Amino acid sequence: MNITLHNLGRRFNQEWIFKGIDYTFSSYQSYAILGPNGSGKSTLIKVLTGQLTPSEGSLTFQNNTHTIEVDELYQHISIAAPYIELIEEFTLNELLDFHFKFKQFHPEFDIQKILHLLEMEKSANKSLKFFSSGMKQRVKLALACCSDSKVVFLDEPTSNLDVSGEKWYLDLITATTADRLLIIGSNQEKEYAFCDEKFSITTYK
Ligand SMILES: Nc1ncnc2c1ncn2[C@@H]1O[C@H](COP(=O)(O)OP(=O)(O)OP(=O)(O)O)[C@@H](O)[C@H]1O
Repeated sequence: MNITLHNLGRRFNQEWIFKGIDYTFSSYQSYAILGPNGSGKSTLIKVLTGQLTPSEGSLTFQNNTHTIEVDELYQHISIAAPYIELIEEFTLNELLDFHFKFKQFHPEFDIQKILHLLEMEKSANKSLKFFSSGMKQRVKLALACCSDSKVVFLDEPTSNLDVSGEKWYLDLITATTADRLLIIGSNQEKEYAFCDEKFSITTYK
């Protein structure tokens, strides 16, 4: 899928967070959205994923020759971000069952393979509310990357991960995102060093 931004801007009240963005995020490429704390990375990702509307300009989502409307977008994307909460009353098994009622599996995965990938077979019947923050972050990343979506958005992907979790994240990216559009919001190079393109939000202040 290609996502094309036409003179895109977003403000909160009187404050422009970014404006005048003309840019295309192209199929099969990986992009890092870069900028310091508070610069607007998450805001841009929320606009790109239809969680926020633009204040000016527009976006088009093009899958081959087919234009996707913003209300259909959720069928084509997956997201892991600090502001996307897990349903903590569910056990891990229940959460995976629930999630994959709405999403298809990435061709390489099923529930057992995801539990194995997460190294959480023994926690499958434990409620998410009892998971550590690093375990929850792994679950968020696995749900996003192991769904069969054209576009994967990851905002601050290694937050709460330790050094072995960071390596696990990089292995997950290699295993699941080669043939998709990948967009990462980050200000830590270890999270995005492998990306094809770097997009600096401060250019559009
Ligand atoms: N709902 C909102 N209402 C008002 N202002 C907001 C809202 N959401 C974000 N902002 C403001 O927009 C600016 C950009 O915030 P955003 O979270 O997009 O930055 P970020 O680059 O993702 O930051 P970080 O690296 O700290 O996660 C900040 O000044 C923030 O206070």
